[in-house]
Amino acid sequence: MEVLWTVPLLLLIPLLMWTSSTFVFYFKKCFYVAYMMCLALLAIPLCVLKSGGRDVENMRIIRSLVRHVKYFLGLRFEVSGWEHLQTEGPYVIISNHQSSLDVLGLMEILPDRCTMIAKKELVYAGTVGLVCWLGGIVFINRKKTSDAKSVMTDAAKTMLDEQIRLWVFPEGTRNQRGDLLPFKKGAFHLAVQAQVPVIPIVFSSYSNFYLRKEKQFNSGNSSGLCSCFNVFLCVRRSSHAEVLSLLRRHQIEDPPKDRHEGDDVRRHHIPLRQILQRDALGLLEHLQLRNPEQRADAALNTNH
Ligand SMILES: CCCCCCCCCCCCCCC(=O)SCCNC(=O)CCNC(=O)[C@H](O)C(C)(C)COP(=O)(O)OP(=O)(O)OC[C@H]1O[C@@H](n2cnc3c(N)ncnc32)[C@H](O)[C@@H]1OP(=O)(O)O
Ligand SMILES: CCCCCCCC/C=C\CCCCCCCC(=O)OC[C@@H](O)COP(=O)(O)O
Repeated sequence: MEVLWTVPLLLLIPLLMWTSSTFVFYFKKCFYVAYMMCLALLAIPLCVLKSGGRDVENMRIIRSLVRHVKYFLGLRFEVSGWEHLQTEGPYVIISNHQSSLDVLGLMEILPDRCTMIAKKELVYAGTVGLVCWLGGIVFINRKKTSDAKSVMTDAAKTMLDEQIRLWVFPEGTRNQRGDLLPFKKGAFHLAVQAQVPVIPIVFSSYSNFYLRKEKQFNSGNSSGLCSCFNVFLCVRRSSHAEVLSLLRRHQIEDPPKDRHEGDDVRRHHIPLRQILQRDALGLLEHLQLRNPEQRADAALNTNH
């Protein structure tokens, strides 16, 4: 009797997939979350066996478990500027943040000994939360700036002591409007405090296959010529020196003690937010990348 009910239900799923794009959106999102939760369940014992607990080295396991997930969602990643990630020692990576799908691109190119800064709520996300903790993710309380600042100051020390790289989403939240939100300053403080380079990475826009508000998550195009969507990841040349000198000029560090009020530090004062936005414009132009034809241009712009 129960079998009789199951058959129409099973037929209903392909029917809805075929007729309703909203159903496809929720189906794919639910699949993504559920599948990541299952992978995390697998990752937990592997991480504990490998490192005995919380350790950035666990990111290698997480990375290798997550890399195939893109095939289920019809996504492929094309990367330009890999070589910039070969920089020795610790650095801070900054990138735009459109969706939780960013995790797939992130895992595609995640360098060794690299972990992330994330909102503290993520640690409560079941098995995924536990895996994030095991992978050494640094959790911050966005509602309490003073706490977040001190966690990030500790992270700057850890970066140097343990040769760790940190990936920060400086917009501080997801944004799919096709532009960048004003950057939070923590990533830049981190780089100044640890005196390490900043490496910007740009994810091209997801808007041709994924629109959160409109509940669209497409599967390839109908011609059958292309069954997947490409996301371009542009790793840009490190703007370390530039960022550090800008931040120094704008008093992100305490000015040296022998400086008096009114000398050059004050004369050069421009609001930091304005500077960060100006720096962000370089990233912004890469957000416009939507199709393969623009790829060659992008690679050229990135590598010069
Ligand atoms: C097998 C399956 C496994 C699956 C595993 C999946 C793993 C993948 C995980 C991926 C994780 C992705 C998570 C993404 C996120 O969670 S995004 C949200 C969290 N991220 C952020 O918020 C970005 C970092 N935030 C910051 O850097 C902020 O600056 C913050 C520190 C939080 C403070 O924010 P806020 O107060 O809102 O704004 P400001 O930036 O303007 O800062 C206020 C003033 O504080 C000064 N400041 C900031 N940081 C520092 C610092 N470190 N040291 C000293 N001072 C600091 C800043 O300059 C401002 O002061 P002034 O205005 O300059 O006087
Ligand atoms: C309180 C729960 C936190 C959400 C966790 C959902 C559970 C997800 C489970 C599997 C999905 C794969 C791993 C995804 C990790 C993505 C983290 C993420 O993208 O968090 C959003 C955060 O950057 C910004 O949050 P808001 O845009 O401010 O909101």
